[in-house]
Amino acid sequence: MAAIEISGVSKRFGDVTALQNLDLTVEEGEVFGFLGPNGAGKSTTIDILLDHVRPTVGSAQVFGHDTQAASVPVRERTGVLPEGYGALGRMTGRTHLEFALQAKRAEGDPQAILDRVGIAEAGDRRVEDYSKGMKQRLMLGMALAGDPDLLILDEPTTGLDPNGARRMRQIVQAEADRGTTVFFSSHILEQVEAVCDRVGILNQGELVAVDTIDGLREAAGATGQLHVTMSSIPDGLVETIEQRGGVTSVAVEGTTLAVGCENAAKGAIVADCYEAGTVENVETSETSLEDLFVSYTGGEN
Ligand SMILES: Nc1ncnc2c1ncn2[C@@H]1O[C@H](COP(=O)(O)OP(=O)(O)OP(=O)(O)O)[C@@H](O)[C@H]1O
Repeated sequence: MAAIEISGVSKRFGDVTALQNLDLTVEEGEVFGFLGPNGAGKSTTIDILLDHVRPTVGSAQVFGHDTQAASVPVRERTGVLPEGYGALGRMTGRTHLEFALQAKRAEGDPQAILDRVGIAEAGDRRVEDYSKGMKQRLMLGMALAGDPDLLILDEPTTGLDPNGARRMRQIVQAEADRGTTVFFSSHILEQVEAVCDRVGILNQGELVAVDTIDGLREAAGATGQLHVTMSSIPDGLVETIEQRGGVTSVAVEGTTLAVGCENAAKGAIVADCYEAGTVENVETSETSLEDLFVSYTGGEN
């Protein structure tokens, strides 16, 4: 059974179309990155999954439960880290976690959660005195309370220092390892690339791509770069490489060949170089997720 199944969802707020005929399936156990420019409709999608917002048309299911007709079982199996700090009150961090556990009707040790999210010493302080990063860590802890089967993280690294961002990644990885489905919206593309199995890119309310990151590279015809440094560049090698399929450019920089090409072509090009002369170094790089994001969303904003 899919963890998330969104079928034909459109959402209009007055004149604004936030989502347009969205179909999306996230399988159980997947770490799915949900990307898109500001205003693309990511938070609206998450709000629909949690029945905070109802679609104008279409429907959504979480673990087979309709999000409108069965919002209680959906929420019982879902841990949410929402955008912003509106979910926080004035009590201590520990009390927030106790309430989060109660809401999930789950056993659990608030101190263990405080330790896990890196605010072990702050449990008895009032949350209104927390820094932004501490609030974000606490909200992650609240999302983890009760070991949810689906973790929805809306911009989870907001306010986190590099240690906090790393801890977030490690927690996502650990949750994925225990079989949790993670639905992760973020603008920090390195984070997404590091943890996600697949990504979906939303643009102006429409899903413009869904695939693995490698799949997106292929579909976009994205090319990578290969740099081969040799003791000297043998005659005829540039021409040989230029004639290979999947090669878009070959430049000579000193004794280094810089080749723009598809990933699939790289092995043959390196073999050409080894056959023609003495190879001293090979470096390869791929189109970044940021470049893909820009190519799928137009990059005008
Ligand atoms: N309650 C609302 N009333 C009116 N318009 C809304 C409401 N909620 C969202 N919108 C509009 O719907 C569109 C999608 O907003 P949404 O918050 O889902 O985008 P987002 O992808 O989460 O953006 P961001 O990356 O900036 O958080 C925007 O044009 C927004 O102004």
